[in-house]
Amino acid sequence: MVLTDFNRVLTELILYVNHYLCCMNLPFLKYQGTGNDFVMVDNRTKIFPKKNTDKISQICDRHFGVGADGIILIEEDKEYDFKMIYFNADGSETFCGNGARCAVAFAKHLKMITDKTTFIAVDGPHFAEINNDIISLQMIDVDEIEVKENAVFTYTGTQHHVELVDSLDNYPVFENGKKIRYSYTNPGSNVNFAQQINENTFRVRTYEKGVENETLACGTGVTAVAIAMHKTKKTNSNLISLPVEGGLLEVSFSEENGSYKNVFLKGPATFVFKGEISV
Ligand SMILES: N[C@H](CCC[C@H](N)C(=O)O)C(=O)O
Repeated sequence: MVLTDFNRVLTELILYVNHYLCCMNLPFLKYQGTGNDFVMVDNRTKIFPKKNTDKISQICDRHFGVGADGIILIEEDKEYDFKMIYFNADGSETFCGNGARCAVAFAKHLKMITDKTTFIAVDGPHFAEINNDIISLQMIDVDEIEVKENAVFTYTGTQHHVELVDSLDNYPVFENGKKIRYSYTNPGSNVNFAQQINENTFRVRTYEKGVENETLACGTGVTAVAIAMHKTKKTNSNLISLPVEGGLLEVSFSEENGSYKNVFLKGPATFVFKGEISV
């Protein structure tokens, strides 16, 4: 009898140590920005396994994991208020506009900032401001805009293909988006389909590389659409409304000799729930 109890306690102890050594439980918060959704991790202790793309994909899986378009890590930085690292659901690293807006809200939750901040991301420094849960995020200046026959290609922190369509109702975003996405040489491009609603309003649906599906919103994508529509003179306005499947985004900018500066992406960033992931 004593031996059996001893074995049981020993087995439980081995299981506990094994679990602690081989995987940790990491707290996360889930945020969404107009339906683009993210697992947010306070990684100031640097324990998140950044190189483990299988783990990133598993966390983002909508059946076997938490479910998200991407993962965002917040880390300390010597020069800026914080550093934001973004991974798509497939583990590829890039910049994310809606994710950056959620990162600003998360950094305020962590008491790392108040209502104004300058942080660093993979595409450089970004200024941002919080106003009643609406985040205005300064994007990088956009100078290189390639106007093709039926599309525009540009870079707003990541690659974007933009094309105007007559109607987005029942539009085959996945099928057509995937084809165009892979028509670009590695790393490919996100694909934005836009429908002009009025002088300064464009509805947008986006196929995102790295998620490899349509997302409910794409911040760098609507920024690319706003700039592309101004560049091709579909609008003369420098304040554009962009209704997306997950809500409403706004992009403003100043343009001088074909160069776009003071580019701001504005919209909500909302906390959804908190939990733990094993890493
Ligand atoms: N999937 C994109 C990154 C996220 C873009 C989007 N979620 C945004 O809000 O900017 C890429 O691989 O370039």
